[in-house]
Amino acid sequence: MTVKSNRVGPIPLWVLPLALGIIVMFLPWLGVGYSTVRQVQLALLLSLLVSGLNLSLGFAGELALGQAAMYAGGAYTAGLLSRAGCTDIVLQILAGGSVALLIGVITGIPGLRLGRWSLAMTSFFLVLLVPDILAIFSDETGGRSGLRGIQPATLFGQPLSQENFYVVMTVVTIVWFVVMRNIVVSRHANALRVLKQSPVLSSSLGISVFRMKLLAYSLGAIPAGLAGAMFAGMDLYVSPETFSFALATTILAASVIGGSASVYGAVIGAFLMQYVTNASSGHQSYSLLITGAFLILGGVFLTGGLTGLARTLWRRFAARRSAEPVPTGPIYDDVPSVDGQLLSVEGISKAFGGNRALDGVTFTAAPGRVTALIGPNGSGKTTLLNMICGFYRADAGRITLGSSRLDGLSPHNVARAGVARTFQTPNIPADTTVLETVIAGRYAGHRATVAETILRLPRYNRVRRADITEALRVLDMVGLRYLEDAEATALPLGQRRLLEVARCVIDNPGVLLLDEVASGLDEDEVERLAELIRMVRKAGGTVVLVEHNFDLVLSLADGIVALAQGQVMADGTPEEIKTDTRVLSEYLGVEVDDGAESGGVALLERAFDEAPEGGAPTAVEGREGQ
Ligand SMILES: Nc1ncnc2c1ncn2[C@@H]1O[C@H](COP(=O)(O)OP(=O)(O)OP(=O)(O)O)[C@@H](O)[C@H]1O
Repeated sequence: MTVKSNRVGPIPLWVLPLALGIIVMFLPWLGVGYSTVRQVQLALLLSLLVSGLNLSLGFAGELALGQAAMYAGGAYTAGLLSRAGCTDIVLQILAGGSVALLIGVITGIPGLRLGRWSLAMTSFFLVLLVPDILAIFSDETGGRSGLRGIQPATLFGQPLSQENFYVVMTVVTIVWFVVMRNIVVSRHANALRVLKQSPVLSSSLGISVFRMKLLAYSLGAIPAGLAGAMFAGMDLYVSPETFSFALATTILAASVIGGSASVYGAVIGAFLMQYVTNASSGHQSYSLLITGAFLILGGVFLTGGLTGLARTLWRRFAARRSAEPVPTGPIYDDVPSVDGQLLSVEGISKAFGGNRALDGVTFTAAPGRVTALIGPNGSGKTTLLNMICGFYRADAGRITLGSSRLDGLSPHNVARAGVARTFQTPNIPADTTVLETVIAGRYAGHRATVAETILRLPRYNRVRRADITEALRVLDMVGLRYLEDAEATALPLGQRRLLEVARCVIDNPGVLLLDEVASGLDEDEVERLAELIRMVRKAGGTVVLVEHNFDLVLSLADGIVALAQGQVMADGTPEEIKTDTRVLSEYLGVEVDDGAESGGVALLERAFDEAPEGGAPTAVEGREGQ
């Protein structure tokens, strides 16, 4: 077992920032001057803005620059409420956060629906439009000259002194960061990391790409709204110039320098950028240039920002203190039953332009059996897997799993219907432990809402406990439990392939699709994998094995479907396929005399002897018996 890296001795790491936050809260009483307190206030507001960006950029991998617009939304909401007589700071903050959330949802839906860079573009234009929108409603907002007449804030009917207003600001900031920390160390953040790694992986695990991105972007709007409301109460004047493109770039620079995939990176980056902005305040014309320089420096020299650097150093230190992990070996006996379903593919066709990749393919894969799909390169195996997984729409035919029809479903709904898959190149999120990687396989099937997560309500705790228990069980099964805290992407290929299988089987899939799962493995690893597949079969799983390693196919498969040019050229038992003349001639490129069974097998064996290890067989020259 490696050393857990989220503790300093007996103290959890989160205690340190919390203690620092409490010290910052009492700065005015510690003899710190007004101008410093003002800078701290601005840095706190900036850290809230940056934390929102971190949620979408750092965790969901979606660049969204709209924080400045949501900040404006919060500020004007609080300002207008104040002018209308509602001076209570708590109500203003709640209203500011809600309006910002609304802006996030309204701009996020079209931005995310449109595709790849559209949210970045939508949010960028949103920031540019802020002054114009405010100008349109100038009667209420004061237009370009700003909103005046904001009354000093009150709390439960009592006027707030400057010091007490400062305390409210620090408390709100601390509370938000506790909320954010609870999101970031939860299964939701784990799912966001999956999304950041690859939308295809996300869909294959049943995680809706659109919903997760919208969740991250909308949640990220809330702190901007809180900050806006507090900004209005602090300055009692709101000008459109505050919410400029320069602010958007400052937020981005702070996120990059602090570390966008980090909670506390937002605070570090914000304090640093606030210091830089303040120090360069005498050179307004250079401010964008200075921010740009920080952005480039952070992007080039600090991948993962300052917190990323600190995390790397800490891990090295922790690894040095920890003993080498001890392999426990697989515990193959401990396999609960798997509810495999019948996968039925009927007459599936798919053309890409004029290229018919699949042409009326029909086969079934039954529970408790391994069904292998073989065929030469370009015969349509991967296309068929992608059709089953919902990444391509069929031109004709139907696909069912048990009683559910799969064709026509979106990829994440196909996964939820029970289809689990591995990838030709293992697809594992960065910055994720072995345990978290496996747990991601349970995210879609076992829900706890964001509110339950933030408040750590009983259902969240129940789901979380089950996540860990089940993940340890399947890690035991594949023999990787001793690596549960190791970084998953750092594992060698063989272990990453086992890990993918563990992630697939954790939530009892109806069918398990293994895409060239043995490629690149040595003999021992292939044997271990084969043992694992046999175990899933024995437990009742439905396994579809797309594989070029014919030895493995012959030793594992109960049935083999051979494809050629998008059509099924043979479908039978390994014994039948071994002697099928079409398979021999079209898959192996061998000319075969009719009925020459034993010679066909001899040629087949020769072809596989000559094949590169684990690779597809090459054509064997000459006729049988030569
Ligand atoms: N997205 C696509 N656009 C156009 N053509 C495609 C696409 N995907 C696959 N094809 C074509 O469909 C045919 C089948 O390809 P596919 O990748 O499914 O074969 P395969 O049997 O998996 O090959 P390999 O063993 O090399 O992975 C090929 O002619 C390929 O060029």
